[in-house]
Amino acid sequence: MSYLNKAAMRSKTGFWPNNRGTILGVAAFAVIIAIIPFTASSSMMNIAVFSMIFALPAIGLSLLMGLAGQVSLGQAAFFAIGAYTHAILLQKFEVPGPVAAVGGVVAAMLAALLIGLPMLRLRGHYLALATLGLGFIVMIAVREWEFTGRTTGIYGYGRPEVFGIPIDNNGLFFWFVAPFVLTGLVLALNLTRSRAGRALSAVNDSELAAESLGVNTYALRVKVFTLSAGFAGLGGVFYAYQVQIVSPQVAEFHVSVELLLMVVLGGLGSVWGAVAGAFIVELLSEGLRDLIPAIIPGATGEVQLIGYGLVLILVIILLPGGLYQVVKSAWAAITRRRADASAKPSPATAADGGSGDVPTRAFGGLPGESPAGEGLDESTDAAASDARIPTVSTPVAAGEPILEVSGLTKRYGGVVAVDDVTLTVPAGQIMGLIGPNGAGKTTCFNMITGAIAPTSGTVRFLGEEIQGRKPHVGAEAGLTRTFQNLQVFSSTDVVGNVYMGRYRKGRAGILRGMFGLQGREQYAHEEIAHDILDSMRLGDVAGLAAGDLPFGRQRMMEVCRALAAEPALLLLDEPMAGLSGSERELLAQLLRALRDAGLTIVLVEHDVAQVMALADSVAVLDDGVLIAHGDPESVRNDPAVIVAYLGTDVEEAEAELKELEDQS
Ligand SMILES: Nc1ncnc2c1ncn2[C@@H]1O[C@H](COP(=O)(O)OP(=O)(O)OP(=O)(O)O)[C@@H](O)[C@H]1O
Repeated sequence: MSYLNKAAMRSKTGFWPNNRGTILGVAAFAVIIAIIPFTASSSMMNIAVFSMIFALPAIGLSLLMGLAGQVSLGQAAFFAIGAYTHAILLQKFEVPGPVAAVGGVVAAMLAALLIGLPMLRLRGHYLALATLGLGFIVMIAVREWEFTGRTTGIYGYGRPEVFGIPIDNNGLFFWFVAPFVLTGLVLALNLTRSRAGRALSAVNDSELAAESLGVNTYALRVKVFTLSAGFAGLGGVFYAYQVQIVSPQVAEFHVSVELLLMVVLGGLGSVWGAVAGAFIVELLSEGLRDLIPAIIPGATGEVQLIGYGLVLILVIILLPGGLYQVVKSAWAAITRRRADASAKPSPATAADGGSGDVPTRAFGGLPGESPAGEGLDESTDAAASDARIPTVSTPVAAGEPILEVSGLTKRYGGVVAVDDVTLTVPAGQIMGLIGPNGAGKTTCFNMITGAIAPTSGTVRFLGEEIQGRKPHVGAEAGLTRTFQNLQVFSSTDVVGNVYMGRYRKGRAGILRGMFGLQGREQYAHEEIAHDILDSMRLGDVAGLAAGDLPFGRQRMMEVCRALAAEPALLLLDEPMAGLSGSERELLAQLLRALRDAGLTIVLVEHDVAQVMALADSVAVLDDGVLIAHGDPESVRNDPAVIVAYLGTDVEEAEAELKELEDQS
């Protein structure tokens, strides 16, 4: 089933996570927190306090790495900025504790924002290296700067007080930190399920597809990077209070490694895992502190890093999904066993041949087929007429230009993939874009949608020039596409994919997501996603992992995802490839119905017969050059097309055309 708990979505909006299991988990964690100070020894209490402190930056890092897929090796830098700012505000400026704490968090977030703006344009390993460099810069800066106390650091500020009670022992300090960790946990959990969180996961799966649905990936990454630094800064604030001296040690590389280990050990992408990882790594750290000098006499400090390194390597090799994966697999095994037990046929159903009620959705039930089965049953009536047609937007009157491409050219070194193409697409029509392999069709799509920048030429969508701009710009305005090479969001289910198509119609941002104030909006979008899947007979597979669908159905799902965006212009790149006969027919009917509803469609397709039957006009590319453009009949009989597209022998080509015509 979908990871959105639909029933909960209906009834719940607000701060608390909208999933019963999560609420129970948070409640259990709160009970454990309440009990620990009564039961733990003093050394365990010390470990517990540091675990809570480090759980905060670990949660932040888990959002950044697991959700946004950004590797950071410099989380300690923001932890240190939070700790130093807090200590300096308390000691040098004598501001009240809460103000100093807010100052620490804000300073960490501001630093992340300033650094993230240029740095988050980097990808993959480059970002990891840049954050590593940032960690070293902060460490050296605080060590060399008089203001930060050089190697001695900042000390001599007081302990926190709550209602006049000094928080001066580990038990009290543990309870002092706990509400912040619990709140941070709930906010982070809410975020992972929110519109923004799901967009981040989608970016992780396919940045191109997410951008093409209107996700501004760069802005979202900057926001999560800043948020992640806020968590680190808050951890730094508590660290400064607990340790009572902030020295350059706090910014050292091993702190970033520890945080990384917490997140990887707990399981990338799991906020719970990050919290569990914090406790385990703190225990491990204590263990290594005793173990390493026993193995290597006289070894201290840096040598401990070897232990962390070894554990990190072992986890990555043996347990790449971390603890989260272990728990998830164990839980799946338990629920499967339970389901198997309850699915055993009762004597009554066994006696009548086991023909119990098989629930089917209005459109989807495919008799005798597994939900993910290959294609539609050929015998099933392909008529889509009783399906609800997805809503389309019609910003310009039918026949008016919606897309104007002028002098569009793309060169790759000596290869001219697209050569000076000028085209106008009128609203409310289907235009076929055909041509032999390598003619430049996909390159054209990529330039129109912003996936690649043209070498020269302009692309006007709804009168606005969009060439060279990121895909989300066109997508926000109503230009959506599908891909020749499928771009599936494999971390979610089928309805989760189509839900992402609704991104441009949603409004909730990161803050609303964190505070759980978007449940209704999210639920409404998911309902629409279900309707669209039903209309394409994918209702039965809505809850399956998208990556488990057969190829043809993944392609249909991509079309559903694009339609969910309620586009004004839909660019379909070989949507029929890999579809069964009845799926093709269903898709063709849907496209006609959408066109009749006012949607403009540009269709790249190798199935020429389908294009000729569907399109109002056809453009033909050959070797990057637009060689013909007109109504299907004139294009079909254009000698240049016959020669270029179907072969050099005109008579043979005409015979093939005739055959295609008969087929259509
Ligand atoms: N990144 C690239 N670098 C170099 N050449 C490229 C690149 N992308 C495309 N090309 C070349 O540009 C030309 C057009 O490719 P494109 O994929 O747009 O054609 P197409 O009409 O979509 O082909 P097909 O129908 O086979 O998908 C081809 O010669 C291709 O090799």
